[in-house]
Amino acid sequence: MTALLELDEVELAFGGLVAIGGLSLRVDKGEVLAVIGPNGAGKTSMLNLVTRVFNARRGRIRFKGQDIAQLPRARIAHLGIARTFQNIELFDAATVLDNLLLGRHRFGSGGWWQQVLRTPALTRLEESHRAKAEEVIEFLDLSPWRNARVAGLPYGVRKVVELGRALCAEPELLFLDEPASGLNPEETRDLAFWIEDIRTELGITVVMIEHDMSLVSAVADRVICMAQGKMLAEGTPAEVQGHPDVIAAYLGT
Ligand SMILES: Nc1ncnc2c1ncn2[C@@H]1O[C@H](COP(=O)(O)OP(=O)(O)OP(=O)(O)O)[C@@H](O)[C@H]1O
Repeated sequence: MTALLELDEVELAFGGLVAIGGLSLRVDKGEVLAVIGPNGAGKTSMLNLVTRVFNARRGRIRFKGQDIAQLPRARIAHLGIARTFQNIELFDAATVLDNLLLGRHRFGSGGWWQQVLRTPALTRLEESHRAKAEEVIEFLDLSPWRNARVAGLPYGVRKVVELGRALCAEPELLFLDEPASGLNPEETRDLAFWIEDIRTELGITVVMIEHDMSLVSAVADRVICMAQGKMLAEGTPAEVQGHPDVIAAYLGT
């Protein structure tokens, strides 16, 4: 297996609070990795470290062998890393299609001169953005909502739109932060199929922070359990779920 992402002895602190202490992990190309753990374990902080929302106090973060721990945040999408958020972050006043097109920003929107002159190159670029957005609409069954404003959509559909925006960025590595939270069982089952298709059809590696063990068991190849900023256990969904330290962490003992 080739490592796509590697964290090596990474540490993150907020003042005196050590949110992540000496965490090492690797994400292999082509896998679906689930990260579980009780509230406050440091799961979202780990994702925010990789996407450069937070600065690591110590340690190395490598993506495809390149150290990214000091890169500007804006460079992360360009490298091929995309994410969704625990609390959906979309432009409510814009349509589904326009939100998806925002996911294309890493591929550019032409220079100002192209915008003024409406050059053929700009037209081709806009057409390619539109084609990818339409492909994602098709892939995620979003066509009934293509031109609807996001503000009026049911919660479950908004979550799918956010997933769609991340896919429009054509990432190699996709982080999903609690993708099943707030979804009903049917929506969660659909999500499981999409995650499987994202891996097999689109060839995207997925890291999913999730509490819903039915989803984790359905899609994850490997599970990591974090607690108090450290890795507690690693293995298959069944192994990790049955691990005595994991059970103790969830029971707070
Ligand atoms: N911006 C911040 N400022 C200060 N402390 C923070 C910040 N973000 C997270 N923390 C703290 O870091 C620790 C880890 O939080 P984090 O959100 O990463 O946990 P989590 O495992 O994602 O939890 P949950 O499952 O509840 O989302 C917690 O103690 C949290 O209060």
